[in-house]
Amino acid sequence: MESMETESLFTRVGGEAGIEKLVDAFYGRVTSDALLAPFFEKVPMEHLTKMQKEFFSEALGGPLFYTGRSMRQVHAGRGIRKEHLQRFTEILLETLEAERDDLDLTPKDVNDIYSRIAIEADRITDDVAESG
Ligand code: HEM
Repeated sequence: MESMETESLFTRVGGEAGIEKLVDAFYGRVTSDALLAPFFEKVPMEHLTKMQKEFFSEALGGPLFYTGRSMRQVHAGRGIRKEHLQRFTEILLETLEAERDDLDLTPKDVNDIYSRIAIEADRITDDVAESG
């Protein structure tokens, strides 16, 4: 088997089309989840998924870059707590596992992708100690 070390995760996931598939599947699950759906009720999903595609692309080393607001700005004051964040990242992992075969991802890819997104976690909730 050839080494995949030099390939970016963006490439591993199938480029822009793969990102699109992943983000659509992810937000399909998030907005159908009883705990999380209320947060997204009044959000224009077209804009959100566009921003998410950029965000995922940048996080996975792709050529598309995130042009949205900072993670803190976007999420502050929404009453997002640890339990919501936990569910959100859990659904991310579920989505990656579910799409794994389709996107031809290794378990390591799934882990790497998950880590690159979940690393933002401490900027999301309102119950993390705020400084300034
Ligand atoms: C690691 C965790 C998370 C990441 C990386 C993330 C990332 C993002 C990104 C990139 C956007 C688009 C920002 C923009 O439009 O400029 C966004 C928007 C949003 N996120 Fe998150 N998010 C995370 C967790 C959560 C959680 C846990 C919730 C709620 C339970 C949440 C609720 C929202 C909502 C409601 C918006 C739409 C804001 C608006 O357009 O009015 N996010 N998120």
